[in-house]
Amino acid sequence: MSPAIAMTTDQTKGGDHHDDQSLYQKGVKHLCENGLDRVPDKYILPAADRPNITKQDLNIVEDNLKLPIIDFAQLLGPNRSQVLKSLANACEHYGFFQVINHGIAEDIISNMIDAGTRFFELPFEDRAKYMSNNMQAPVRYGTSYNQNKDKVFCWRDFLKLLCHPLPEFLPLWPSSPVDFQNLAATYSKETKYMFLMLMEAIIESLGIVTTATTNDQNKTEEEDILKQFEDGSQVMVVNFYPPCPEPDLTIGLPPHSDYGFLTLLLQDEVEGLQIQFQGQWVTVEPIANKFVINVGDHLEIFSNGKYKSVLHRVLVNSVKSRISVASLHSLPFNCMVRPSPNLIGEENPKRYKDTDFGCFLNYVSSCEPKRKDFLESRKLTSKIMEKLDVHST
Ligand SMILES: O=C(O)CCC(=O)C(=O)O
Ligand SMILES: [Fe+2]
Repeated sequence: MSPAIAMTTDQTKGGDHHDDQSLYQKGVKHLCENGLDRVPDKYILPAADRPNITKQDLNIVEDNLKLPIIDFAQLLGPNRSQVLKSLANACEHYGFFQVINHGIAEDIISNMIDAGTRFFELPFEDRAKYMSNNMQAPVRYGTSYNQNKDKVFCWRDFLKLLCHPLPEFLPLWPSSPVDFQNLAATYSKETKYMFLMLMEAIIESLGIVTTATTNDQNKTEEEDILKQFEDGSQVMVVNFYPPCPEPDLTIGLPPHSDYGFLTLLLQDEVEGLQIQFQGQWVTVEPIANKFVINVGDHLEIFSNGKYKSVLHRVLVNSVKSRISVASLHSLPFNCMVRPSPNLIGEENPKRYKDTDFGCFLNYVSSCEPKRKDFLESRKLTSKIMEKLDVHST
């Protein structure tokens, strides 16, 4: 009997046995490969955490959200200041926006989705070569959110690729499908360029530096951070959500915020992404060839809380698989992220502790990551802020 069928039989007895636990570690795609008509206990969320139950209980209307739209091409033209205002508004009030006219050719985008899809279509043994428990592995195939810690697994498999420096990591990326490395490398370079352009604009939108700024120290800070971004970390995550026999019992990705400065997200045409907006979960409509960008925890810290990283989650459905490619960007892994000195003042005390990527990794490896817990752990309480004030005077 195949493992998946054995699991289904155990399921009818209501138990998840040891063998099943190792089966779950192999991912949802593998679990479903021989057919599955019930969701195993391992993936069943407590009733209060189920996306649709919450919706019914809270009487939330199913709503699609039109995200603010940023016209990338206009950032480079005479309307830049107008676009910067829209960008500031989007980062402050939504934490998410959509980018149009980004200049990334449609075939680069569709090739990336296609290459990701073909990777997940490979036989399990080919994908399994990249399985690793090491959170810092340059290439990692895995499942759930944090499969080493999650009590309940979520309905997602992923392929995580470190992208910077590309010449070092590219040869380690999957060599099958044969064109995967090439297509994913092209895509990662294009998204890196978009990230750099967007960060330059976002830093300007925070008022950190404008052409009119005369303070040399401010200028140094802006130039400095943009330079650091060029050499910054980039992690690409290809997410794969197989169809789920009982989608209301589980979730593709639980509510979380992303750790970096910005995430550039590409989704296929299947709905699933929801963001928290004005206290409600709203669905982000996928639009072909457009990017969804979200503010990450590091930008929240850097902006001293002006721009907020936003909780988002992914729902699954019973009919279609879904694929998305998230490109997460930040400073180099060994750099400190701290509130910009330009955004700290008497009226606006420093609100976050300095942090680095190592500190984030320690955090996620030591506990079951939830919601915005990591960022919460970096917040300075008013008591600490008082102390800092005393020391700095
Ligand atoms: O699949 C999606 O739409 C979102 C993925 C996501 O939130 C992530 O990879 O952090
Ligand atoms: Fe995310």
